[in-house]
Amino acid sequence: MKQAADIRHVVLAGSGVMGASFAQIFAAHGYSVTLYDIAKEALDKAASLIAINQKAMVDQGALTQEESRDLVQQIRYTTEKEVFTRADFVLEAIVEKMAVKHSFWSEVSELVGEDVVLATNTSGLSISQIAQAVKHPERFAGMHWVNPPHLIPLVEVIAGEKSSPDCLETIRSLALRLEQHPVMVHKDPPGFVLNRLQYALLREACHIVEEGYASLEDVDSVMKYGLGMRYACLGPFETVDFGGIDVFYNVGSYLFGQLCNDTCVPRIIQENFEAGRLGVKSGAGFHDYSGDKAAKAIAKRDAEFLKLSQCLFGKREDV
Ligand SMILES: NC(=O)C1=CN([C@@H]2O[C@H](COP(=O)(O)OP(=O)(O)OC[C@H]3O[C@@H](n4cnc5c(N)ncnc54)[C@H](O)[C@@H]3O)[C@@H](O)[C@H]2O)C=CC1
Ligand SMILES: O=C(O)[C@@H](O)C(=O)[C@H](O)[C@@H](O)CO
Repeated sequence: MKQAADIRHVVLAGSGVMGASFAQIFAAHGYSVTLYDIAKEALDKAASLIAINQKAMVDQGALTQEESRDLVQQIRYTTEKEVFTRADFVLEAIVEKMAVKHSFWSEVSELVGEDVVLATNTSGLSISQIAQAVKHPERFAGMHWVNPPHLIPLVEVIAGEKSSPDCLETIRSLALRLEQHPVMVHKDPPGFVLNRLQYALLREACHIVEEGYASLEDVDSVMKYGLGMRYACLGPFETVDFGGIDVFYNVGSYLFGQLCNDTCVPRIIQENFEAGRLGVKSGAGFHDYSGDKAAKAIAKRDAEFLKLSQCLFGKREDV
């Protein structure tokens, strides 16, 4: 099975929000990169998203104009599946639908070399279940990044029931070579670790807004100026240690029973979804991204993440 040191040519499947960022990360670290998608227009959209990201990096001084130009030239785009026959590593970031991932992997795992490690960026679908469509499933695992992956370093390396230790180690050490922060997730419950935490919080955030406890804007502020600041430096268990386990025990004794425990998608998310308000990608979501607001919002987000990343982790050479 290929080790991280053997990987040169990476094929990234799915040129959407995540795939476009992955292309920049791998290219910035010297890999030969091909972005594959079924839709030519998706590849064209990825190229323009990469241009926005790269302009933000150059504006922030993270890259020179020449470095950015060289990086962009390393990325190729194709709708031809034949590219998988030449892959040393495949990272899949196609649509989050089990049937589509099954169809993709049953075809692609026949095309790639038998020693090629395969990874999926699924947000929370069962790795073991996706692996049912993969030839040689021992070389398949989850490699779950956080959006935007070119700025947030966490990568969950998730073991499916058949993922071999060598496969997990290849993915872990590849993440380190990409200057990411891999964490090992030993089982593949829905949502793994990050999304279980994120969606528990998101459920409560929606509940707070739906019940009229606070506005959507102020709930965002509670995260940005309160919990998010603290969680950027201390994890939940470190936070409890600093606050006092006795205090958290006492508060928890009356509060855990009061939190939202709904099992359906929150109403305000469902309403936006059904109205086609998908967020930045559609020009509107909880906030407005019409006209040039989307590009400005991405640039503002990237600038703030970059400043925070440099404060917390030092100046990263790759972004
Ligand atoms: N958007 C996010 O914040 C994050 C998403 N993810 C996961 O990453 C994956 C991709 O998510 P996004 O990039 O947001 O999706 P997206 O919708 O932006 O892009 C998906 C891309 O896959 C392409 N595609 C669909 N079916 C395909 C197929 N059979 N073969 C090749 N290409 C195909 C589409 O044309 C599209 O360009 C999903 O599994 C998602 O759950 C993981 C972490 C964060
Ligand atoms: O939040 C992230 O970037 C990841 O944890 C995800 O998987 C996605 O956000 C997903 O939850 C929905 O886009």
